[in-house]
Amino acid sequence: MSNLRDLDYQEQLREEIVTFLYDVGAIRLGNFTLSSGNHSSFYIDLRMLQSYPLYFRKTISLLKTVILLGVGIDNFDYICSIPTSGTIFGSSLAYELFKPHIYVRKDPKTYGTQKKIEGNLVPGSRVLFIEDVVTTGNSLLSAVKSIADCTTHNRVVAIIDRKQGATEKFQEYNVFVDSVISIVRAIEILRNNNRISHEDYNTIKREMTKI
Ligand SMILES: O=P(O)(O)OC[C@H]1O[C@H](OP(=O)(O)OP(=O)(O)O)[C@H](O)[C@@H]1O
Ligand SMILES: O=C(O)c1cc(=O)[nH]c(=O)[nH]1
Repeated sequence: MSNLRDLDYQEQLREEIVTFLYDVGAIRLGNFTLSSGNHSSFYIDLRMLQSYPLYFRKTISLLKTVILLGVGIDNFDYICSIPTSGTIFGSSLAYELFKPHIYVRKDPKTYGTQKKIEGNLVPGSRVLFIEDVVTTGNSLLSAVKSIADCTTHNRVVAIIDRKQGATEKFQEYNVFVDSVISIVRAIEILRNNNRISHEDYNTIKREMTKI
């Protein structure tokens, strides 16, 4: 927490996390089908971070910084994770920040409680959504809509926004999307550290407006 306003330290963390993700195969180049059905030449698998405590903690630390400085601890009542990957990060953040946690299932449970919203959400609450990767923003939007009737002044913090249209989509719903690592910066880091070629760098950059 002593490094909260130290931008150089945060940039160093970003660089460490991004190169680490590439080195363990959590950022990959290839042919991938995305959750939206779209195709992509790269994939960011942040679920891998749960298996690496040091880098998981570095990521949580960056998320905390963005939340404390960009959102403000008193400006939200709940943390809501987007399953399943978002819950890895959202539940840890809620614990660290001493905030109540909920998550919104993609589909309601078909047995037991048959719930879609897990946890106890008090109507009228201000919710901070935590997502790992935002691409089209559809997964997030579905969760935002599911609890729209009982929430107000919602915010989103993602780890990586792939910059493929989600920010614009959320403006319409008056929801502001922040991210901890910009995809533009991530590919710059990978290029500067000789992880990807200039050609791959350009291919990824072109995708940001293509999908
Ligand atoms: O912005 P979008 O176009 O919706 O794509 C991003 C979503 O896709 C991934 O989830 P996925 O559907 O793979 O599910 P998972 O978290 O259960 O792995 C990711 O964790 C986001 O939730
Ligand atoms: O759009 C997706 O489904 C997606 C893209 C990505 O890079 N990483 C991920 O977990 N999901």
